[in-house]
Amino acid sequence: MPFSSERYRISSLWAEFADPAVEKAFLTHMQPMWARNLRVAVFVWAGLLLAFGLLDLQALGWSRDFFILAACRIVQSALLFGFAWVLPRRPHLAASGYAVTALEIIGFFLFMPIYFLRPDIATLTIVVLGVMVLTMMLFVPNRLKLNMVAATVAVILALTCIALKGRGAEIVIGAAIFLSLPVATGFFGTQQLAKVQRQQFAMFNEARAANRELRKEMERRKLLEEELKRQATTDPLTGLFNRRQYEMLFRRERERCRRQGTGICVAMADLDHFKALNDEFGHDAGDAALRHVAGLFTAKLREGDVVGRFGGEEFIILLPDTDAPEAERVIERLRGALEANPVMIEGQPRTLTATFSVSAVRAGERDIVDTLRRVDAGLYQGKHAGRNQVIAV
Ligand SMILES: Nc1nc2c(ncn2[C@@H]2O[C@H](COP(=O)(O)OP(=O)(O)OP(=O)(O)O)[C@@H](O)[C@H]2O)c(=O)[nH]1
Repeated sequence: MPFSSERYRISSLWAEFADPAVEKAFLTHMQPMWARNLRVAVFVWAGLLLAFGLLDLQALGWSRDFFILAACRIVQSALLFGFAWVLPRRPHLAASGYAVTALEIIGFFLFMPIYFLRPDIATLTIVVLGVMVLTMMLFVPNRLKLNMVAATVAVILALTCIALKGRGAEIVIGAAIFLSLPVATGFFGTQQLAKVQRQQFAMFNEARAANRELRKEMERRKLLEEELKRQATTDPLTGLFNRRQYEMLFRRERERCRRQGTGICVAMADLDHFKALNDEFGHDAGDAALRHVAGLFTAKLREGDVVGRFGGEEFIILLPDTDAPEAERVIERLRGALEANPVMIEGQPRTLTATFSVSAVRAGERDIVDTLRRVDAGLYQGKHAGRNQVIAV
């Protein structure tokens, strides 16, 4: 299956990733599974070696030749058991492939005496070697290149032994042709397997990367959504609730206070002579003053109170669970706090004052507009009465 990314290109001959870093990642990924499979293969291999020793005994009896062959088998089995013991501790040996290739080559060397000591089964020996090569290539997890090295050594050793044994060139060529069959089958089988394994790895990685991207995109959208929500509900300059959100909050808090039988008050604050400040110091200084007021109001009020910007230099304050006298005290305290905390403009403290109007929400008033009409009238009254004061209406 072709992959979109060049990163996962697999070389057609040796069936390895063209990018060494990807190949390394693949080997690391396969390491645990290969280590487990290799361990099973090694145990089977060692077991079979010992079991075949019984056939030697049957054919040779307790002879010198039998002991030579048995010694070879025991040495090889010991090496294999040792490797099986080491493998769980060093699983990278399975992925790199060099250790297992070395073991295979040692195995083929130790197999050599059989060509000389069991001439009675010379043909069978070649067939067994063919089967060994094929099973080694297909069932012992290894990289194709290294598999081919081990298989080539096996064939060369076998042909050398046959030649040394004095068989004719015809026999040697026949054996070579016969052995090339399992080698070729093993090569193409392993090649296909290696490609499929790598394609699966690439698909797995691409799916994982796509998932990661998707998760990132979802997070980005969530943040965007939150930002949009925030922008829709708050005033960008001060971060306070905007008018629309405020009306919704008013309805919710009003209903809650009604159910709990507590009072709820609404106040408005209108900065005094704000136009003069804007005109004298500029719009940016005016914005800084608005932010200063917003921060101060938020800091000075209780957590349950809600401050909003009503527009321009007007603020609105919702005081849930508060009756009218208490609200008046709170707003008076706020007025004093504003006066006592000047805003810094061009490095100079500049006192800000505001006119406030506060009123308890009345039983029939379901909408904030009804209450605000009264509060607004109070503001007007306060401005005319000289500003910087609280009017309770
Ligand atoms: N910097 C700044 N100025 C604003 C903003 N919104 C409204 N204003 C200004 O606030 C000023 C309000 O002026 P007025 O309504 O005349 O009120 P005032 O000067 O405070 O006078 P009084 O309320 O009668 O004391 C205007 O100059 C507006 O341009 C804003 O977001 N930033």
